[in-house]
Amino acid sequence: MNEKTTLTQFMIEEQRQVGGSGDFTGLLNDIVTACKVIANAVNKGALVGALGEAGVQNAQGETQKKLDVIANEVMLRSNEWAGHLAAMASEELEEIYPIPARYPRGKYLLVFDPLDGSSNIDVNVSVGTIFSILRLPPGAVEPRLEHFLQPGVRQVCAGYAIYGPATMMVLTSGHGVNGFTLDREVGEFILTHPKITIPADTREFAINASNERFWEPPVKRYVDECLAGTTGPRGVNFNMRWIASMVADVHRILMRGGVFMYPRDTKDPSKPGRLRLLYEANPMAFIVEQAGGLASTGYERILDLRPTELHQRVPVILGSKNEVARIVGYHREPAFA
Ligand SMILES: O=P(O)(O)OC[C@H]1O[C@](O)(COP(=O)(O)O)[C@@H](O)[C@@H]1O
Ligand SMILES: [Mg+2]
Ligand SMILES: [Mg+2]
Repeated sequence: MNEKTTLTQFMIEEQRQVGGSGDFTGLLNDIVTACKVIANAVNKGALVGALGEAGVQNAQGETQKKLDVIANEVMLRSNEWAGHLAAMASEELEEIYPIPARYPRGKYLLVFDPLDGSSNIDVNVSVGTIFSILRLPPGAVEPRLEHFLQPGVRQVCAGYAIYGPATMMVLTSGHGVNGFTLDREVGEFILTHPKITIPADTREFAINASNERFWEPPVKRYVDECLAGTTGPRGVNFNMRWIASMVADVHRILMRGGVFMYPRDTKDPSKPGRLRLLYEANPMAFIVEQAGGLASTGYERILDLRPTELHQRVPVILGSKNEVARIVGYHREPAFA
């Protein structure tokens, strides 16, 4: 395909190659439409009264921003009517959302973080939407919570939209990763970043350093070695970035390499990590692996984890292959584990 390929053309071409009913293409199309609507709200910001807090908390006790609520509504309304889905689940909903009886039901499940990086909304820094598509297990009639608790290796597709200086959509359905940029005048996403690959080596890492005193020894060792630069065992200087929007941090890694860590720490022992497995860690791990990188908790491959809860949190270490392998290696060394 050439550089003028639209996302719609790309999806239809992929569907031709794998066959199928067109259900998946239809679903992806609805997700893309939802992301265009969210991009518009994010872009208009204060002009349409979309900034600030909504005055309510979500199921996880986090204060919702108005745009969290708007983006969640847009995702639900855009994806519930067409008959592709059996149910959805969202960061902003405590329970799963079975497709209402007034609409036909389909064979897919959709999980999403409608707006990732909420703390950045009001300060005009990039935010995004992350999603993951699963199949309803064969034989299942009424969608239930346990149907969503599939390991990440079973994802049919994962992607994110990033609402930055340009709005982009980055997707994988298991055959590599492709990036599309929204041409606002045409109203279409155009394939601008075909076959994205993450460089295996990097000199850049991303971590919220304010949590340093809570880190486990392997993570502390890795970061200390990076900070020591030419005076330490690595013998080279490293650079650090932390945007506090996972979409933006992961996007940077897809564009030029790097390591992103929100590791296990001792800050709140009831939480094994900050990020959520089903709609943050799994889709990003699928994308990163498809781009040639690695994604681990430090102890296990993220995509192999068996989810036990809808809003389960996990440690996340992902990005350039050789650096993530090094960090995982540190977790295995008895002196540092
Ligand atoms: O505020 P911190 O500790 O730096 O955490 C930032 C992380 O939290 C998140 O914002 C969590 O996502 P939500 O905004 O969807 O809750 C990630 O995007 C980001 O990597
Ligand atoms: Mg998030
Ligand atoms: Mg969110």
